[in-house]
Amino acid sequence: MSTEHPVLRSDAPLDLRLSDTELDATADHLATFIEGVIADAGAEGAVIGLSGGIDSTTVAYLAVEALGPDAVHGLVMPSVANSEENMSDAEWVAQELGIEYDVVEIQPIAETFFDAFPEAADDRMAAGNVYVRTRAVLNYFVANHEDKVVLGTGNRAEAMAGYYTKYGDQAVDCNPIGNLYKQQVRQLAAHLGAPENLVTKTPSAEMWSGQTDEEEMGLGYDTLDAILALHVDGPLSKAATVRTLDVDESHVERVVDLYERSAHKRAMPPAPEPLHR
Ligand SMILES: Nc1ncnc2c1ncn2[C@@H]1O[C@H](COP(=O)(O)OP(=O)(O)OC[C@H]2O[C@@H]([n+]3cccc(C(=O)O)c3)[C@H](O)[C@@H]2O)[C@@H](O)[C@H]1O
Ligand SMILES: Nc1ncnc2c1ncn2[C@@H]1O[C@H](COP(=O)(O)OP(=O)(O)OP(=O)(O)O)[C@@H](O)[C@H]1O
Ligand SMILES: [Mg+2]
Repeated sequence: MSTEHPVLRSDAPLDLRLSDTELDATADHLATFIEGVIADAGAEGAVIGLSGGIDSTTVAYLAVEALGPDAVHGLVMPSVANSEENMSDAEWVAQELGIEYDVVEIQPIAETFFDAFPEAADDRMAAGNVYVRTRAVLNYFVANHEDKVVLGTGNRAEAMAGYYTKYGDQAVDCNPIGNLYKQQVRQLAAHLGAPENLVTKTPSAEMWSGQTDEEEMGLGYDTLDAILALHVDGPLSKAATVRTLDVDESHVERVVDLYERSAHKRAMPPAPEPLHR
């Protein structure tokens, strides 16, 4: 398969695309990783939440490469915030890959939480996080019952920016694409055979209608990827990053702020040092 996918002729400020050889090796490496996690856990397979977005689509393709379709169970879990297009794309992915899947409407479950605290129900962030955490409970319900592991779909850009719900979509057993920047995830998805409409889709958490990742974070993934790669993960100073990428200094500061403010999400919950041993 070719990387000469039209959307991947990147005009990103930093071209992080992998070569065809690197993509082949990456697909093998990530499939081997998934296989290893399942073997180490002594598990029977994997559960994955399917959103119709490119991150879960990529992990689903990798899981089938690693384990075969019979060992993968997809969960499509619509709330009122999900578009019909995304939910039908999620089902399409499961059907295309030949994996077992269920559609579980989470709105009634979430409404039970909202009824318990009606004053919080109109807070779209608090309520959106309820949708996300409800899906985590369902993923683990099925995984426990079927002796499977829960596959995460977080990528490196989300992880470093803290752009996920603590104990929500990050409540998983492993993150196969956790070290790929977003543009590399899109590229790998195309390489694995995902269709263009999924590869190019606008990323959204769909915690409320119309939400988009890039609008909420205040910058595009291509810029986020580039600043992370050069400055936060890499050795370049703020000034050198601004010069190299020809981006506004405020973008670099924004990324550093997202990274620093989300440190608590990448660490164990802190406890005081023991006073007496
Ligand atoms: N320094 C610190 N030490 C310990 N805890 C700290 C803390 N700072 C905040 N906290 C606590 O962290 C909690 C807030 O974190 P959290 O509950 O995660 O909520 P929060 O980070 O406020 O919101 C989640 C963010 O992730 C985005 N998201 C979520 C899910 C999926 C996707 C997607 O891309 O699909 C994106 C969502 O749009 C939103 O921007 C609060 O309890 C807060 O008090
Ligand atoms: N409606 C849903 N049903 C099932 N799983 C979901 C749903 N919404 C979100 N998820 C799970 O939460 C994960 C995090 O969502 P996120 O939006 O970051 O990824 P994505 O939708 O796969 O890709 P993108 O970031 O491009 O939208 C998804 O990959 C998926 O595993
Ligand atoms: Mg999404």
